[in-house]
Amino acid sequence: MKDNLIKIKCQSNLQSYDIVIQKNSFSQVVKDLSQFRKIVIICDSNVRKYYGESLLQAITAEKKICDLISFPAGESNKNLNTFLYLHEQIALRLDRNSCIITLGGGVTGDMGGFVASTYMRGISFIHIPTSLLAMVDSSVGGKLGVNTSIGKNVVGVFNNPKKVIIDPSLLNTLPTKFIIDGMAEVIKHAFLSGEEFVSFLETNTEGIFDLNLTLLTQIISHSLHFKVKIVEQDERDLEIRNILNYGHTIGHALEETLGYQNISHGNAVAIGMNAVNYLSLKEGFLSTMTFDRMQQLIRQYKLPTFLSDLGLQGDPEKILQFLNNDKKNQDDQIVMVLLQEIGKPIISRTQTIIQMKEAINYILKSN
Ligand SMILES: NC(=O)c1ccc[n+]([C@@H]2O[C@H](COP(=O)([O-])OP(=O)(O)OC[C@H]3O[C@@H](n4cnc5c(N)ncnc54)[C@H](O)[C@@H]3O)[C@@H](O)[C@H]2O)c1
Ligand SMILES: O=C(O)C(=O)C[C@@H](O)[C@H](O)[C@H](O)COP(=O)(O)O
Ligand SMILES: [Zn+2]
Repeated sequence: MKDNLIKIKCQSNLQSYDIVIQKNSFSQVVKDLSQFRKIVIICDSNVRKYYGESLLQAITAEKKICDLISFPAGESNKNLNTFLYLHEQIALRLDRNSCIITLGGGVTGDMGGFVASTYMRGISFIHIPTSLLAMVDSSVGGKLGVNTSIGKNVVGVFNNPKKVIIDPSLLNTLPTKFIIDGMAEVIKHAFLSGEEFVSFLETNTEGIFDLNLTLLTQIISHSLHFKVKIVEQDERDLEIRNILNYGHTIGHALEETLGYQNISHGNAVAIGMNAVNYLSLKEGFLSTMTFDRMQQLIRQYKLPTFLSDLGLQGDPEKILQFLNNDKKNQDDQIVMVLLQEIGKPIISRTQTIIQMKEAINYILKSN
C-alpha cells in the first residue's frame, strides 16, 4: 500500500473535509496539527493500550501539549455520564484554539466528536477511526452524540471533523467479533448501492476475514464513496439520507429494549436488515430468491438474522414502542427503509402496525 492511497472529499454546508485512507496515520496527524498547540486525544480503555500511548508520544515529540483521556470501552458507556466526565477532563486543558483527536471505534468518534462540538460551543476535532465500523461508516457524515433511555443517539449534533484519517492496518488488533460488526454496515452499503458491491462481498469473504489489507481498503473506499454521495445531498437527514438508516429502525429498537447491552450495533443492524427485507418480500418487492440471497450474505459474515441467534428474547410490544420514538418519524408515522430490489431503496411511510408486528415477530422467532 502506498503511503497516501486514497483521498475522498466530503463537501458540506457546515465544514467540508478530507477523508484520507493511508498508512502511517500517526505521522500524518502530526502534520495536520501544525496550527494547534494544545491537543487532547480521546479514546476508550482498549484503544488506549494499543494505540493511545504511541499517538501521544508522536504528538508530544513535536513539542505540543498533548493529553490522553480514556473511558471504559463499550456501547453502554456512550451516555451523558461519560460525556460529562470527558468534559470535566478536558476543561482545564484546552482553549478555543485547541483540537481533540477521537481515536477509536464508533462509540469514541460519536461521543468524542460531540464533546469537541460542545466544548466552548465547539472546537476542532479530527477522527482517527480504529474499528472497521468506524472506518466504513461512523467517522463520516457528521452525526455525533450519545444514547439515553429515551433512545439511541437521541442527544447529539451534526458537526464535521477537520479531517478523517484512516489507516486500515490498525485493524490488525481488532477482535474478529468487531470485524463482523463492521461488516453489517458494509453489507448495508452493498444492499443499498447495488449488485457489484454485493457480488464483491459474496466472493471475498475469506480474504476479508484474513484481514487482507487490499480488500479491506477496497471495502472502506467503496463504502465511503457511497456514503459521502448520499450525505452530501442531505446532511441533516431529512430526505434521501434516511436510506442510510436501512436496517436501523428495528435495529435501534432492539438496542434500546436491551439497554445498549448484550447486543452490538452491528448485530442489531444485521437483524434489522433481515426484518425489513422480510417486509420487502411481503410487499412483493424482493423475490424469494433475492431475499434468501441477502439472508445468506448476512450469515456468510457470521452476523445474526434472528434475535434468537444471539440466545436473546425480545418483547414485541416494547420494540414497537421504541419505533414510535425513531428520529425519522414524521407526523407520528413510522418510516422504514425497504428495498424494491438490491440497489433500489425506498423510504416507506405506509407500513401498518400489523405489518411491523409481523416483521418483529419474524425476527424474534428462530428459523
Ligand atoms: N455517527 C454515525 O454515523 C454512526 C454510524 C454507524 C455507527 N455509529 C455508532 O458507532 C457505534 C459502534 O461502533 P463500533 O462498532 O466501532 O464500537 P466501539 O467503538 O465500541 O468499538 C468496538 C470495540 O473495538 C475496540 N477497538 C476499536 N478499535 C480497535 C483496534 N484497532 N484494536 C483493538 N480493539 C479496538 C473498542 O475498544 C471496542 O471494544 C455505535 O454507538 C453506533 O451507534 C455511528
Ligand atoms: O449516517 C447515517 O445517516 C446513518 O444512518 C448511519 C448509521 O449507520 C448510524 O448508525 C447512525 O448513527 C444512525 O443515525 P441515527 O440518526 O439513526 O441515530
Ligand atoms: Zn449504523
